[in-house]
Amino acid sequence: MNTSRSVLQVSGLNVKVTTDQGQLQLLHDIHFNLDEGQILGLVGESGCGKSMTCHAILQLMNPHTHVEGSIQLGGRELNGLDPKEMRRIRGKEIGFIMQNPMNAFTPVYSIGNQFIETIRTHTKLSKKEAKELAAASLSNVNLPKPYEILKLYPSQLSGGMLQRVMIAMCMCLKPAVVIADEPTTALDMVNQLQVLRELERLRSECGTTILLISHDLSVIAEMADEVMVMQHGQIVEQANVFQLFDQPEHVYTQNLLNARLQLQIPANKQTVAYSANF
Ligand SMILES: Nc1ncnc2c1ncn2[C@@H]1O[C@H](COP(=O)(O)OP(=O)(O)OP(=O)(O)O)[C@@H](O)[C@H]1O
Repeated sequence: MNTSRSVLQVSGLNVKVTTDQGQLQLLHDIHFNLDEGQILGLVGESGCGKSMTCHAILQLMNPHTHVEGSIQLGGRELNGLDPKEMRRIRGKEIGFIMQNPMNAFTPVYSIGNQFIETIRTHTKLSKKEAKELAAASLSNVNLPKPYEILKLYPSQLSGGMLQRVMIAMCMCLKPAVVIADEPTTALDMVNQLQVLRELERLRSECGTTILLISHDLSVIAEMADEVMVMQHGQIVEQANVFQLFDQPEHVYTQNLLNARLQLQIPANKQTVAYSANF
């Protein structure tokens, strides 16, 4: 018996943008379902519409963009929801880890100020409790001296550190759904592993559902239960991770998998599979 509970349902999602040259359709009839505790991977070449899909779910579109279709979170329709309501949902019910951490912070406020405000917007914690939660969350993503970090401004942290602060902010509110758009791209190997472990922990301990976008097929193979492949704004294949990697059906998926380079290491003649960015 299948007991999994559906958390997010996207159906008939079309995104159109009005440009000087007329109307452009960027997403075509996207359908998918995210169950509680599931990690769904989204892959596809640069510009195919992965980030656009995330922005449509989060209702973070510019005014020239038109979103059609249904995006239901726990049975509640998000498409066209009042912006004030949507602000309540973003962060608390749907966490977002974006590609460029610089865009997630206001340069004129300290990390602590922004972290504590975010926590207090969505919880009833006191300032002191929120600060303690913020510091504990920073330690969880391997950032040393968390109380010192809270005093710093975004420009005083490296891109990788800011990325981890953003992940800590997202995780501490334990949202039902996390949308992670290239969450490890800016990080070195050690921190990549740490972040992936944190995402896995969030899923196993809190039952969080994760939509994971990554260029790195090895990250998708490691983390995802199911994978969607996108090309030119359309989902061309969706399958269980084992099936997709072992028996890709669509020619585009086959090409993506074949694009992984086989690197010969001359010293010991060992072949290492290497996931190329596509
Ligand atoms: N406001 C806009 N007006 C017109 N076209 C846009 C707009 N925003 C995005 N696009 C186009 O939509 C397409 C999808 O972009 P999107 O950022 O979703 O791609 P992506 O798959 O996330 O790529 P990447 O992996 O490089 O982040 C691209 O061709 C992009 O140029």
